[in-house]
Amino acid sequence: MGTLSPTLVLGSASPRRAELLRQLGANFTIRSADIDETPIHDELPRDYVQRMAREKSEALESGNDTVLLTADTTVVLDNKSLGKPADFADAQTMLEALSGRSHEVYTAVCLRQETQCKAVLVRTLVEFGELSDRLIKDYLATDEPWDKAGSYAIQGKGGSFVRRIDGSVSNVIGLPMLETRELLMQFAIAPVLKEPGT
Ligand SMILES: Cc1cn([C@H]2C[C@H](O)[C@@H](COP(=O)(O)OP(=O)(O)OP(=O)(O)O)O2)c(=O)[nH]c1=O
Repeated sequence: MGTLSPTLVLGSASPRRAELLRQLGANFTIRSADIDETPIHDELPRDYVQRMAREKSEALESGNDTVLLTADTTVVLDNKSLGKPADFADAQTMLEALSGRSHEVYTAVCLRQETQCKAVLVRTLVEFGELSDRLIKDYLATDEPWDKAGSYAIQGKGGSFVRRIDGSVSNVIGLPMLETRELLMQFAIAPVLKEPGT
């Protein structure tokens, strides 16, 4: 095709999202948006992540030749969002609550080219085995829990907490790869299929 693809910009400070987008074979630059991530009273977690992905997008400029990708991930237990832990006690409380139970992980992805916006919401169901007090204590001594929703990293040692998973693993890490590839293609960005020089 002779037409030029728009430039992709990842609007995220998350190194995991950058890595997943790289794995898709996409060329992109990175910018990050700093927004107020406070939930609205009684806001459902699935509405919250979608609003966050959209507001991250609105906080950044996107010209006609630019496609901006933003996302937000949250862990949901008993209809409540577990975001990043504020401190040690918060992370401990989250891991104790997740122990031996199933939870959901939602990631909303938003792609925007000027005023044209497309978004997806992806849900993954994750079941944890029992986490002993000792295991939680040892895990809190690692650097994994701190900037992760729900205080664990499925891509790291936290992967050993998972008994069962139903859905996309990359969605839990912060960017659902299949749905992101499909969205990119709707904006004429076809990273995986692109031949060198085309
Ligand atoms: C549950 C889980 C979350 N996470 C990460 C994904 C997200 O980066 C983070 C949730 O925080 P987010 O607020 O979604 O993203 P972020 O603050 O890291 O980046 P930005 O807002 O700039 O886009 O938790 C993992 O890496 N592994 C996991 O297993």
